Amino acid sequence: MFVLVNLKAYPCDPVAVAEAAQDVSEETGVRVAIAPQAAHLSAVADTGVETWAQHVSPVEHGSHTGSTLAEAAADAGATGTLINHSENRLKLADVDGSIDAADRADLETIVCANNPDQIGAAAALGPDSVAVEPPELIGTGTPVSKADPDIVTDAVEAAAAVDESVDVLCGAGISTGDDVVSAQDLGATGVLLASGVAKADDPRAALEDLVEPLA
Ligand SMILES: O=C[C@H](O)COP(=O)(O)O
Repeated sequence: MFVLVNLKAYPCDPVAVAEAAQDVSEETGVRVAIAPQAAHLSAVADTGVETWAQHVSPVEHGSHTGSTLAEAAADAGATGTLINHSENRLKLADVDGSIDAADRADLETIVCANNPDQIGAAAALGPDSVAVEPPELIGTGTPVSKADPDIVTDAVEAAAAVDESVDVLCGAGISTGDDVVSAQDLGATGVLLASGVAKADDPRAALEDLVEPLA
């Protein structure tokens, strides 16, 4: 299982969380990555943890003020990027363009989607992975893998019907090792989470609990 922790714009210490994630990953052998703010990519990557961008723009080098250039994210140490997160929705053409931009910069891609129908559409655009996240469960602490298990199994089916090579993660409300195991049992190959770690009093302990059943 792949555990991807999105720090969103939460007021946590990105380097401290990254160091904890790197330690936990090394100690357990579980793949753990951190997606910080773009301005924190270098500092997070310097810890040695696998580092992801939260977004890349569908642009090349040029006159694109305010964009997040995929090549710049890669230069800063990112090896992958989220695209079309529920909190940063893109037009279909821009999802496609962001995947192209990430591919040019050699970034692994996860395209987020709300439901299985959108997962099928996202898989058709050729990302490495997709992540299904019901928006109403994001940040609630109620795990999608328990609250709405059908959405995960249907998403796995929808992606496989389009392209069996596209992995499926699930997210929203995931915060414990039990939640991760439930996601795995439903066919997900990873989890995308945020508040369970970024808002935890002790992010290291939260990460240890998340991966403990996988170690
Ligand atoms: O990117 C992460 C997801 O939006 C899930 O957020 P959450 O773990 O706070 O529910």
